[in-house]
Amino acid sequence: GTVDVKVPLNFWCGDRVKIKDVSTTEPVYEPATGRVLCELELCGSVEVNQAVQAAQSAYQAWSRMSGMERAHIMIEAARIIENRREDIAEIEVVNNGKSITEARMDVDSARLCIEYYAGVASTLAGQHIQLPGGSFAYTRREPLGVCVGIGAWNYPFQIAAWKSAPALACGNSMVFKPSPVTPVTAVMLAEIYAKAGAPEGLFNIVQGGQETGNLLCHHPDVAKVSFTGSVPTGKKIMEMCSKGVKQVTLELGGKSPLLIFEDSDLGNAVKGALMANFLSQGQVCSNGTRVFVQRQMLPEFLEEVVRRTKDIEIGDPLLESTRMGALVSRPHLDRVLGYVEQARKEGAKVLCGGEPFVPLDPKLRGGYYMTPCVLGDCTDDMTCVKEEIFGPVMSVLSFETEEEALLRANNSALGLAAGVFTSDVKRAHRVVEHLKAGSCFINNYNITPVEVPFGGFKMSGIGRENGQVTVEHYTQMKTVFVEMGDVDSLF
Ligand SMILES: NC(=O)c1ccc[n+]([C@@H]2O[C@H](COP(=O)([O-])OP(=O)(O)OC[C@H]3O[C@@H](n4cnc5c(N)ncnc54)[C@H](O)[C@@H]3O)[C@@H](O)[C@H]2O)c1
Ligand SMILES: C[N+](C)(C)CCCC=O
Repeated sequence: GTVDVKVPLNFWCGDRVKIKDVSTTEPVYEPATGRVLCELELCGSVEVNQAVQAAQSAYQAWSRMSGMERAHIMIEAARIIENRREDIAEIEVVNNGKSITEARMDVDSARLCIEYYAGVASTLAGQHIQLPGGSFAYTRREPLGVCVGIGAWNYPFQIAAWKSAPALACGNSMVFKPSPVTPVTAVMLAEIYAKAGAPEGLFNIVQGGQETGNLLCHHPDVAKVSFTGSVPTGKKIMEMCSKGVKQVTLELGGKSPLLIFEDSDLGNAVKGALMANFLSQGQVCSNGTRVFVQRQMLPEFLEEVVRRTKDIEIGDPLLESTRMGALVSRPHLDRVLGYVEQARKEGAKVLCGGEPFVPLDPKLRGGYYMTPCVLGDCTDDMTCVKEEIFGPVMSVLSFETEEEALLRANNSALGLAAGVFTSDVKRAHRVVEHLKAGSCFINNYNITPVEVPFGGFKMSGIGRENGQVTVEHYTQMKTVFVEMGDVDSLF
């Protein structure tokens, strides 16, 4: 309730930029209190051009550096992030509303991602292929050029790092557009890269919403767009990029299933279901919001999951004891509460939560809080089971057999993640083999080590973030043929 953001939030050519003739601004809120944090200056075509131009000129120098040279700067950036961990985490809380405990984990994930790709930078290599007569060919893994990153509001700093780290390691430069709802921390990352010794313009921030995003996607000097956000926006991004035949990475929404078999360890299954639903106030793409529990285990599972959900400490996200902070905005809170109401009307039983929550602290009265909700008696046709709610709402369903659970789990156009709890190791692998999802968890949920690829099947996305495979999404392969003899001409 005390932070005002007065510094400019746009960043290119190595510095924060105050826009000269600001035509449009948008208020940015502090979810914990409902206060206005700042007025965001939105970028138009002039500013987008300036940022892309800055990225283009940085690309010339950066792409010619060796992987080891790039790694050196990225390691320094990671070191600065570690030193500023608390500072970044606190601002993330103020702008996003999540608990300080989770914000620290996000900053750590961002740092680890940069460290990981610093290590990968020097491993980029091609192949040598022997051809007849002593001739040969070799391949080079080359960067794409200026890449654009477009982020969602649920993991503002982490998304900026998950996109920039592989892009930069591979020799690209980047223009990143955060969500206008959470514009504050990505620019801290830009400052950190600059302070670590990155060439001016290597990582730039343009602020804005849909219009700014459109300008970036259509820009002729942009080679690739990596997007994190909703399915409808992802489709538009893909369409825009098709005009310039640009590469895309799409990290989109989910409605992921979590299958809990009767032979599971109850304590772990309940903890898994809580981790699958209530991190970041339930605003997590990979959340396992359709919790299928085998019938015999349902009563004890429900009793324990409801008991633990009621115990979740809600309130000031900057307090160490808080486990659930505020949702990101008033309209989003209303939307999530609307889903609970609709679930009730469609026959689901609200076993706990699903109500607006007003903290005792008068400073927090205008914040966007709700009690985490468990819905029982859910069926596959209910809206709460079919649509991504993106809030702290767990829908519990029951099942009898493995085959039935798999059929119902896969009955979705989305396929970001899935989980299974069982003590039968054969069943675990059999089930995972049949689950149509990009990221599957056995006996755990929502862990994302940066060395492991993350991304979706079906309408949940294209491409992967993290892990070695992401190098393929930020480079292109050049093949070089070398003739050692004479040209054997047909003419
Ligand atoms: N798969 C993942 O890794 C992942 C991670 C986080 C969030 N998400 C998904 O993101 C969604 C929530 O985030 P959101 O509400 O910020 O999503 P959103 O799609 O509304 O916005 C995402 C970003 O796209 C920008 N944007 C909107 N319209 C655009 C356009 N026409 N052209 C270019 N850019 C445009 C927004 O300004 C924002 O920066 C959920 O569906 C969630 O599942 C996915
Ligand atoms: C770190 N989490 C919680 C797995 C989130 C991954 C990114 C999705 O929103």
